[in-house]
Amino acid sequence: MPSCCCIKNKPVRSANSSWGAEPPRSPRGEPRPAGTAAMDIEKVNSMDFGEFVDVFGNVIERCPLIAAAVWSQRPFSGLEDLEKHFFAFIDALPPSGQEGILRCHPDLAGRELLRGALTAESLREQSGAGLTSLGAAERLRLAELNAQYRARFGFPFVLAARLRGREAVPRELARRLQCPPAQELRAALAEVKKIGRLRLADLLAGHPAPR
Ligand SMILES: NC(=O)N[C@H]1NC(=O)NC1=O
Repeated sequence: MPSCCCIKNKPVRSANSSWGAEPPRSPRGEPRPAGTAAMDIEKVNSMDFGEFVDVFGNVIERCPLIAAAVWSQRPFSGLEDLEKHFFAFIDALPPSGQEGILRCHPDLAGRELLRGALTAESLREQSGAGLTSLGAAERLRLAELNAQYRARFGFPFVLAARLRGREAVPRELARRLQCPPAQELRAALAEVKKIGRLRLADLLAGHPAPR
């Protein structure tokens, strides 16, 4: 894992620890990530560098460097503007950097899940998709497909699990295994952006997470 942009299991900032009995809900009614509170764009624009990276450092999985670069672009006019800066950073990277971002992602239903080493966001997405409760045969099938995919493309298979679900994961994996490498890099980066869009929408109040 490259050390320039990756963090291991970064704890989510505890911006609001007084939830009471019920955790806050996202615009789609899902619980917000543990330890985070919704905020508006004025609050985002008022953040100093450290706070911004703490809060947005895992919008792109284990790549806080991207949030660090995006902070310089403030003020942001809203969620879409903020998102645009995260995505522009990814698009401006050479393929080696884009592949590096993909390599910062844990496998779906992989070793890091079993070891309890996922980030809070990834765990929530994988468990929401039912990937934490697979039977042994399903887990084995996914492990085989993940290994084949990694051997073919040199980076892990990435899919926005929250938008799919457990049945779709092996199906999509088997399908994308057949794609040409350049097409597959584009497809994988599109999934990274979907994951980032959902994570950003969770963090900002009043913005329904797009599907
Ligand atoms: N491998 C992979 O797609 N991992 C990511 N997908 C997702 O929804 N959360 C993740 O961590």
